Amino acid sequence: MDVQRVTVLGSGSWGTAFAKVLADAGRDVTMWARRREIAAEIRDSRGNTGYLPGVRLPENLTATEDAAEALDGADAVVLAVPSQSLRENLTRWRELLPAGAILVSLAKGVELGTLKRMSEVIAEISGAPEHQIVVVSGPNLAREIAREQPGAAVLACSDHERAMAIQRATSNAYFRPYTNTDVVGCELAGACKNVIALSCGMAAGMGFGANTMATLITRGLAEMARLGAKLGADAQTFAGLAGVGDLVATCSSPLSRNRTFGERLGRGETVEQAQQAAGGQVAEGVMSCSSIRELAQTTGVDMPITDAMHRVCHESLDPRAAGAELLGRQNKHEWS
Ligand SMILES: NC(=O)c1ccc[n+]([C@@H]2O[C@H](COP(=O)([O-])OP(=O)(O)OC[C@H]3O[C@@H](n4cnc5c(N)ncnc54)[C@H](O)[C@@H]3O)[C@@H](O)[C@H]2O)c1
Ligand SMILES: O=P(O)(O)OC[C@H](O)CO
Repeated sequence: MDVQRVTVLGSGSWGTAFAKVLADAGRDVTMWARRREIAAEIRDSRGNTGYLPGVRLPENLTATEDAAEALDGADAVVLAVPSQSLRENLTRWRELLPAGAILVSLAKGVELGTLKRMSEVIAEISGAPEHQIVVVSGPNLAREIAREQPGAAVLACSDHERAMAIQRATSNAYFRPYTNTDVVGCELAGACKNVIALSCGMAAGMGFGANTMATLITRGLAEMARLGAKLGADAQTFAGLAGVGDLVATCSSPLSRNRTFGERLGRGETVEQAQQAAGGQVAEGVMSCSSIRELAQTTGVDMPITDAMHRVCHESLDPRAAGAELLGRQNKHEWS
């Protein structure tokens, strides 16, 4: 199975950085951009300054605002739009998807309302079988990868051949992708860690230090892993790149949009102010805290940090009151 021609649908931070990873691995890449001027900048000036300032894009990467043109003849199609917009976007693209193309999901979220993981949304809308869908997860802050800082990722697919095809298409001097067959675990970990990063940012915004961060990261991991166990994920995934790896990167980096969003709330800004400051870029945890909380409630899993983040973001709970509530919960055994 050879993947040479790849289409990336979405030209935001990660879509652009991932397109560069593919191009630097020798693939011919065409990006689709919603805005004509971004497609023109990528094509003509080799940059996407709004999302990745200072990054020069390789010559074997081009862009268009025409989805049909972008998708023509693709061996693999990378879906690089925010989770809550994936259904709507994919519905417009589905007739254009080349038959048999591997569908690669970059989004980290759980859909509001349906509570579906992104690969489930992709399968439903595209009609593609699950073994044709590869999920990308791991500690992948777009700006670091675009600057060619060394990093790794997980490519999860029930079909090992397809995961390996995408592995070959993304391996380069600075990016090391691993395969994994635990699609459920990788997707849940990727979505949940954004919510925990919100909480870490919030703690930082309130002036708390390393002990508080480590506590939120560790107890966040515990609640993510509980949800994963309930939904059939492999426990090992949470100890890997998609779990603790992504959690540590996102919770500790000022480049994370989720952590930054939380930090603003912790400093006393409103959700609307934090949203405005994000300048149109999406902090997925703000919506996913609600869908993950509902998923936890419907499956009977205790996720107190996620619950607190939902109430801060959507029910006007004060971050300090949220912290006090988390500390005031009934004492228990670490692993109960
Ligand atoms: N940025 C990162 O470091 C990073 C790393 C790993 C995973 N991810 C995940 O990848 C997904 C995409 O992230 P990103 O960083 O490229 O996002 P982004 O906000 O930087 O870009 C989103 C892209 O989707 C397009 N788009 C299409 N429909 C949209 C809509 N309705 N609303 C908003 N944008 C729309 C935008 O035009 C833009 O090109 C997210 O789920 C994110 O969690 C991001
Ligand atoms: O900037 P964030 O918070 O969306 O996080 C980016 C990536 O998911 C990190 O792996």
